[in-house]
Amino acid sequence: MTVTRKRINSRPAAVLIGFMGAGKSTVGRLVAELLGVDFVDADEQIVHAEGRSIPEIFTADGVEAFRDIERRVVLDLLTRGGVVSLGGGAVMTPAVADALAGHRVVYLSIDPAEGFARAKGGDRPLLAGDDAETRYRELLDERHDTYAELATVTVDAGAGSADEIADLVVSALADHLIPERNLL
Ligand SMILES: Nc1ncnc2c1ncn2[C@@H]1O[C@H](COP(=O)(O)OP(=O)(O)O)[C@@H](O)[C@H]1O
Ligand SMILES: O=C(O)C1=C[C@@H](OP(=O)(O)O)[C@@H](O)[C@H](O)C1
Ligand SMILES: [Mg+2]
Repeated sequence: MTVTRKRINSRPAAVLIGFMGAGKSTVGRLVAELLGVDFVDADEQIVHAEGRSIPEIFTADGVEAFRDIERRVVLDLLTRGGVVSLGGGAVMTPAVADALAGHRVVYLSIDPAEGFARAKGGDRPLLAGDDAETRYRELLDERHDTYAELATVTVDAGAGSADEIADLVVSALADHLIPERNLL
């Protein structure tokens, strides 16, 4: 029994990826509640570990330093259980993308208009300043293929309320798990 428990706890039930505003942090928490497991948001872990906000880290140390911290935090979270939501740019770090192999990766996709409407006005340093919507669209274009390639399942995060998207995620994970179960 001990061996079984250790195996189950050695990776997350699901890892949520996708662009800013898709709802990873919000929906990830709801998915964890539905599954009855812990929830961890990578950005919250970074803030906790650093004792600084994300904008403070970007301003003081720059984006590369943020990515270094993020890589360390995410690689650690991938060795634990629960549902894990990543920040939108984490998968652009090659070591993070590589480490996602073999995990249940849920891509919350979002169209740019809806995603920007959700993300604007928050504390995301990459969307600070003028012309945030253009930057949002350009970055989403740059990243979309990476999200899609890494995904085990993709869920349209614009298709309903956060609770409805969480239900869709759990259904998509269940569909994905049925073939896994048949292999046992
Ligand atoms: N399905 C949804 N419908 C409407 N608003 C949503 C939905 N999912 C998330 N939101 C809202 O969008 C904003 C961004 O959500 P958040 O979870 O922070 O996204 P992410 O972590 O992907 O950047 C929040 O205000 C959140 O309440
Ligand atoms: O896309 C990005 O590069 C970022 C996304 C943010 O997280 P969310 O995707 O949860 O907004 C946060 O990690 C940081 O502002 C950088
Ligand atoms: Mg988030």
